[in-house]
Formats: sequence, structure tokens, C-alpha cells
Amino acid sequence: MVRMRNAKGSNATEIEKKIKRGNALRQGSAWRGYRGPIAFLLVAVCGCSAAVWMYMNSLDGDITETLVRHRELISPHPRVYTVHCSEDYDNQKRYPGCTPQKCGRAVTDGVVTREEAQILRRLAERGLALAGSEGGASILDLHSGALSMGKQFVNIYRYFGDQISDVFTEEDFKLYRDVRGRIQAVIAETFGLDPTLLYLTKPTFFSRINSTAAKTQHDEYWHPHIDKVTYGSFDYTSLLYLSDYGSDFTGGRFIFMDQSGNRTVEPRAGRVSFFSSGSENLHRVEKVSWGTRYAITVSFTCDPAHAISDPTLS
Ligand SMILES: O=C(O)CCC(=O)C(=O)O
Ligand SMILES: [Fe+2]
Repeated sequence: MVRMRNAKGSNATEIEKKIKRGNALRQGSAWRGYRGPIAFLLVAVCGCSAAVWMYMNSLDGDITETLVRHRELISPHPRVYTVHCSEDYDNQKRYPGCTPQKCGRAVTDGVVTREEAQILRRLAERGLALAGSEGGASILDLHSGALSMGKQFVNIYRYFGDQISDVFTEEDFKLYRDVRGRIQAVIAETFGLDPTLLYLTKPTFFSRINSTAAKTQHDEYWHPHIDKVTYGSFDYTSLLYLSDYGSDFTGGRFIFMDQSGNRTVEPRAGRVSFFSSGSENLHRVEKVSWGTRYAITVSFTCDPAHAISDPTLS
């Protein structure tokens, strides 16, 4: 009896197992029938989410297009992006052969070598080591002599006197003059200007930026601005980068803030970025999140009354 019950019991378990397997198979095949529509639904949901995300981004103008990446090498000709000139130039005296008629932005790695950028960066390092801002942004202007010190500025030529020739050499200054001449030439060629009608203007300065918290307004380099409004005399702005985005620092990209979205340039040692200075080129610098970023802002005007001369040591 016990055996019979056992045999009967084991038979019953076998049957139960078979029933369960059958049910499982039936369920599996039932889901299989829905696989197509489910996949379609998933793709549709993902697609809709991506569209909503892109729409939300376009609403706050946050779409970022990279105009030039760090790893690209733009040489020998600049990469040029034309934009419509703003009306800013209509409200001022026009200088034929110089005042922007064609506006835009351009980037080139073919004007200043990486070796030259390194020499200029060392010059900036030595100059800024004399003082520097307490906050994250320091400047050194070799023309006026302005150097960030703590929460303010000093004049290096007055403050350090003859000692300054221990810091900078005549060769450094010669390279600086030479580089600014080449930048002037490429701006004139790109915008179809007479290079002799374009003048260096102030401020033209080295900048050093890191992630230290700002202590004064002078350290707040990240605000959107229009160079012509901020600095007055500018007609063309150029930036010579002396360090590399991604390896010397992170963050710190240059951002053109267009109505249709942001367009960025990734700094690279020796890279020159230049643009017409009116409101067609509203821009800002992304906050530096790590490392140290060096650059030179080299500015040009069409108004001879705002011209400045090259710096000399003597
Ligand atoms: O360093 C940069 O990339 C931009 C600096 C700038 O906008 C300026 O000096 O006006
Ligand atoms: Fe600027």
C-alpha cells in the first residue's frame, strides 16, 4: 500500500510537472506574440523622450554645437563661420577698409606654433608668479603694466622697476610683437581688411584662470558679454590659447551664445580664435573645473585714436 501510494504519488508529481511545463510554454509563446508591439512601444517611448529632451534644451538655448574640438588641427587656412553683422557698427564712425562689413568668427592653428605658445605661456607664468589674484582669474597686461595682486591691480613697471628685466627678456617681447602682427594679418585677410588700417587696442592681456572661488568681480570671467560693449574700442577680438583643454584644464571652453544655441571652441595651445566684436558675437567662458587655463586676449580697433603701441622692455 505504501509502495502503491508512493507510485501513485510519484505519477501525480510527474503529471503536475508536465502541466506546469505546458503552462509555462503556453505563457512564453503568448508573450512571444507581443514581442513586436512591445519593441515598437519601447522605441516610440525612447524617441518621444529624446524629442522632449531636445525641445526642452532648445527652449533655454542650451544646445551645444562644438565648432572646433581640441584634437582637430585647423591649418593652414582658418575655419570661418560667417554671421550677420549686428547694428552696433551703424551707430559709430565708419572706417572704410576696417569697419566690419562681413562679420563672423574663425579659428586657426596655423598662425602660432605650439612651441611659440609654450614660450608665451612661460612668460605669463613668470609674470603672474610675481603676484596674481586671490580669486580664480588673474591678468597681466604688458602694455599698461597692469597685474592682478590680491583683490586689486598693480603696475609691474612701477612696482618692480628695473627688476622686471630679470623676469622678461627682449626676446620674449619680440615674439609677443611678432605673434600679434601675424594675428593682425590673418584677421585682415579673413575679413577682407587693409591690415595697415587695423590697430592694436586696449586692453590686450594675458589671462590665467583656475577653479579657485571668485573673491571680487574681477574674478568673474564667466559672464556673457559683448566685447564692443564691455571694452568700447574693440572692432575685432582675438584669443591666443596657451594651454590645452582636456589635459591642462577641464571646463574653460569658449562659448558663442547664439539665439539658436551655444557654439563652443575648445582651447588648444597655439590656437587663435578671432571674431568681430559686436553683439553678433555674444560670448562667455565656461567655468574652469580643474587645472589652469592660460590665454591672451589680443584686441584690435579701426579707430586710430584708440591705438596702443607694442610693449618694450626699455
Ligand atoms: O579667454 C577667452 O577664451 C575669452 C576671453 C574674453 O572673452 C575676453 O577677454 O573678452
Ligand atoms: Fe570677451
